[in-house]
This record gives sequence, C-alpha cells and structure tokens, in this order.
Amino acid sequence: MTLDVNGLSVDIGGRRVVDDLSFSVAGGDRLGLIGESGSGKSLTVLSVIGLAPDEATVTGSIRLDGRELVGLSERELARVRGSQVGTVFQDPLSALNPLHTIGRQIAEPLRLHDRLSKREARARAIAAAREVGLPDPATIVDLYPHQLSGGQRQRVGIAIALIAEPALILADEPTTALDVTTQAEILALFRRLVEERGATLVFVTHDLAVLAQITDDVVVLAQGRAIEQGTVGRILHAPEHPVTRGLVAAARATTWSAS
Ligand SMILES: Nc1ncnc2c1ncn2[C@@H]1O[C@H](COP(=O)(O)OP(=O)(O)OP(=O)(O)O)[C@@H](O)[C@H]1O
Repeated sequence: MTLDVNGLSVDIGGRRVVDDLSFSVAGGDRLGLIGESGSGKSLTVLSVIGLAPDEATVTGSIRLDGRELVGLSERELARVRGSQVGTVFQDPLSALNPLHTIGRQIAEPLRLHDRLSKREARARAIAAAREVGLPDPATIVDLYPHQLSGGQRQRVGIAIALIAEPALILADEPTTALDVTTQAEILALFRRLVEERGATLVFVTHDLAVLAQITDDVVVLAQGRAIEQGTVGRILHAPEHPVTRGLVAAARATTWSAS
C-alpha cells in the first residue's frame, strides 16, 4: 500500500505545528520520521489516520493507494483504520484496556472483519501471541495487562497491530519505554513480521540508532518541517543539516555506550 502525504499542515491554537510536510512511502517500503521532541512526528502520524486531536486543523493531502483521506467522515476513517492500518504506540499499558484479557484484546481487530466464535477468537489470539514470542501463549491470553512486563505488553501491542494483516503499519516510538536489550529484541521481531507481511511501514523515533535497524529511508523533522530526507546510510554518514548532525552524534553516543 502506497502512502502519499502532500503539503500536510496541522494548526493547533493558532500555532502551525506541522508545516507543509510532504513524503511518500511505496508499497512494502519502510520510512522513518525522526526529530527532536516537539518536532511534529506524533501529530503527523495521528493525522494520517484521522486521529489528530479535536482542536487540530489538518490541511493538505493524505492518500492511501490514491484514495484521499483528508475530508473523509469519521465513520469512513474508522473503516480505513480497522481494515488497512495497524498502529503501535509508545506506551502499551495506556493503549491496553486494564479490564479485558490479553486474548480478547489481541483478537479484537478480527471482530471488525470476521464473525468469529469465542473459541476461534481465542485460538487466533493464542497463535498471534506465539508469533510475537510471548511465553506460554495458552496461559497468557487469559491474563490482564498489569500481569505482564513492559516488553511483554509491547509484544501484545504488536500482535494487536498485525493480527488483521494491515497493509500499512504506523509505529510511534514503540520501543522507547523499554530497556536496551528488550528494545533490540522487539525491534528485530517487529522488523521480521513487517517484512514477512510485505507491509508498508512508517516508524517514528527520536533515535537514529533505532531507525538504522528498521527503516530504509528517513525524513528529518524540525519545528514541523522536513529539513532533510535520504537513506538511513546517507543520513548517518553525511548528514547535511545541523539538527541532523545532532541526531547522528546522539545515535553514535548511545551505540558506543551500549557496546
Ligand atoms: N493537543 C495539543 N494541543 C496543543 N499543542 C499540541 C497538542 N499536541 C501536540 N501539540 C504541540 O505540537 C507540537 C508537535 O507535537 P508532537 O507530539 O507531534 O511532537 P513529537 O515530535 O511527536 O514529540 P515527542 O517526541 O516528544 O513525542 C509540540 O509543540 C506540541 O506541544
């Protein structure tokens, strides 16, 4: 699935927080959005799926396989999200419902598509839990979010994002809250699953070292604007903009301290 963003701007309270942003991701490609805190990464991703906050005004064009999303009704957007887009966010605990079992939440996106019996939904949830490397899947599906570790919860988040086989996956800092070892494991898992499905990926992070492990191309944002675009290799080895150079220096520092 191809994503084309053209002249996207987001205004909140009289302030332009995303400013005339354009980028494209071809089907099956992986694009990283990187920038410092407050540069507009999250609002860009939320706008793509019609989930920008109510107080935000979104203008420009966002097309999925040529279909314009800006201006669609909430109902139509919900249908696009449910059938074509999977999302993984930074804090899986707040994304999960504390009162529902893990299994119910993993199978939830399937209920929008298929009429599954409880038994079928449970079997699909167990299979998905196994695929994301959760221990003892047949037991874990009956547990609640607070009974899992942070890394396990993010594996649940990934299972939920992928179970309906979305063609586009949006991930916003999915490993930031995890320790370095767990982060590496989850990134490797995530990359493998995205590749196996041939899904298109947009991955948001402030950490270029993370991006180097998962995407091919990068758009660097500063104050809501795209200041530099290129392959991860080019950005890492020959950053042009001072902000990009700062991100590269920070990535080198983390890589060294981790090794
Ligand atoms: N609901 C909101 N109301 C007002 N301002 C907002 C709102 N959401 C975001 N902003 C502002 O918009 C700008 C971009 O925010 P955004 O969350 O997209 O940045 P980000 O690059 O994702 O940052 P971080 O890495 O910290 O998540 C920031 O200045 C932020 O304060």
